[in-house]
Amino acid sequence: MSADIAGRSGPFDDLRTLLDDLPGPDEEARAATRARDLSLTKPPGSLGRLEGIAEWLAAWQGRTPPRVKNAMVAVFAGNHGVVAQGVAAYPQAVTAQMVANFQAGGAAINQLCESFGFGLQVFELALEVPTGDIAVEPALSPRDCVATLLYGLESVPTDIDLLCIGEMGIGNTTVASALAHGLFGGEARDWVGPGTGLDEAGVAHKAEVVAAAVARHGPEAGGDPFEILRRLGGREIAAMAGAILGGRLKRVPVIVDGFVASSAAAVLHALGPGMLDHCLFGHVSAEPAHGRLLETLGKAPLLDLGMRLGEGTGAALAAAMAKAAADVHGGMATFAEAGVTDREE
Ligand SMILES: Cc1cc2ncn([C@H]3O[C@H](COP(=O)(O)O)[C@@H](O)[C@H]3O)c2cc1C
Ligand SMILES: O=C(O)c1cccnc1
Repeated sequence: MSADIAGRSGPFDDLRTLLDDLPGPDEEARAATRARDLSLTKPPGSLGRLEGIAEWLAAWQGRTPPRVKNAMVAVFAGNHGVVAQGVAAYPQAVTAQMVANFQAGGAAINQLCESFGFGLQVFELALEVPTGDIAVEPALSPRDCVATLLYGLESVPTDIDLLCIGEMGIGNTTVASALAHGLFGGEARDWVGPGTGLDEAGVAHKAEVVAAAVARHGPEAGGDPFEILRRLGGREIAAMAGAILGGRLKRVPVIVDGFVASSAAAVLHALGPGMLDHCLFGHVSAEPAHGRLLETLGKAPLLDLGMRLGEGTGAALAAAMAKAAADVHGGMATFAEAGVTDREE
């Protein structure tokens, strides 16, 4: 294990070393895609954000033209000790019941994957062993946190061309709020919301729980994003952070889902600049803190559909747009091919 800046060695050192040497974008592929875009039978810029998405896909896939033929939605599921504080509208048993529903094909994310022809993989993370209640103890041991980050990293196949990051875990909007508050400060009440349907009093109580958790763990975490993840996060959050990193290492562009998935991405953002350059944020969730979190990350969401489900549903919808961007870019004729007169220089 390598030593950190302070000269100590710690559980996250190998991961930190990995972060020092991440692959960057393929600028040649990006430039070739831009050049081809300018030759296509349309006024430059007329496909708006689709043009930038085609370039982003090319840069992070390292290929031109970019391609979305084998997209995968990964749903990571975990359970949270903090539900003991009465912060979730539904009982904890719903996490495992929804995993069974994913496996039976009955959830919203199943229908979107079916509709768009995307693969769906559900990763169930020790649901019978909820993480520690962050109000009173760290969520994860150092060993569990590192192992779960690596599990997420390794869950990314090398033969996919786009990865959507989603989650299932009753209580995880509380954990996402605690992470955002722990990473970026501000007031707890600005990072919480109703989740699956708390009323006003429920949201106020959730803010108190989040404030208490961050007050307890913040000082001990000492500003280290990995330690904040370990103390205030959860298994599916750690696995999502690992999978986002796995996408970067395996040249698979990543689309992040809503508030909860974005809180996992936020851990990487806090670790250093450019860590999320290979990520597109699929939508802005109706969970009120998501807009604030995206602003903090400097990311503009693709869609705003008033959704607040999770499961990767917002990411899958955005992936359909990304597939459209790649198909349009790859399939259109150039001015020369179609015999259409281009504008004079
Ligand atoms: C039936 C059902 C299906 C879901 N699918 C995703 N979530 C979403 O809601 C949960 C987070 O909200 P909270 O923090 O308020 O518990 C997560 O499981 C998330 O994926 C669901 C929630 C329920 C009840
Ligand atoms: O935006 C999300 O990710 C979200 C919002 C509410 C419930 N579950 C997830």
